[in-house]
Amino acid sequence: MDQTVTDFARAVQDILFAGQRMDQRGWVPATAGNISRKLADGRMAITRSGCHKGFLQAADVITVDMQGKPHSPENRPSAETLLHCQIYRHFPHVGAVLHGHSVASTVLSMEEETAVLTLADYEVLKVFEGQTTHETSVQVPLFENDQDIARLAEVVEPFFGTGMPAGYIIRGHGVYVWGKDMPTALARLEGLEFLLACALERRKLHA
Ligand SMILES: CSC[C@@H](O)[C@@H](O)C(=O)COP(=O)(O)O
Ligand SMILES: [Zn+2]
Repeated sequence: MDQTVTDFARAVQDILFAGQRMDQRGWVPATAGNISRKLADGRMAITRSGCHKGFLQAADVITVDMQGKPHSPENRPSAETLLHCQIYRHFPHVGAVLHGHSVASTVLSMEEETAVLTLADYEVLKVFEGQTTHETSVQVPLFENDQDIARLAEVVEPFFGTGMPAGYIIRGHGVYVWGKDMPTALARLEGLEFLLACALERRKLHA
């Protein structure tokens, strides 16, 4: 079978699986979230806008170029496609990008007054790139929400130079994480969501 067709078929499977997993964990309520996977030919497969990520069908996954332009003009990709393009542009080794709207990321990012969430001393920090011990801290940048995604991307842009090992959070909205492939991106999301849930519990205990 044609390589491009096989690669796209695998990407569709990856995206459907990720959507179901994120839905099971309560990270993509209603039609929230978006999911993409880089294709071997340099384009990306991404979720169509407005689909429930737990009930994705193969037809809900479409292809766009790295500027976010759909292969077929009648296909409307995720409203947040430009944020995926930006991550692939900055990190050539990245093969999958995930965006979810968990309770913990939404609440903590609205409550935190500084521009970062600091996660420190947790064993699970080791799920992030370059982390080998719990005796460390990881800073997750927080950005103001904006319905103008091109403008939001401009605000996020300078932070890519800082590495951002765990991804970033848009306030009152949700997280963006990525990985070299879909299993790695899912493991990072699971790790980050676990840490955010711990941080939220600790804030409640100490309130
Ligand atoms: C349920 S509203 C969520 C949307 O506004 C958006 O933030 C989102 O994550 C999904 O948008 P989509 O265009 O389906 O990729
Ligand atoms: Zn969103």
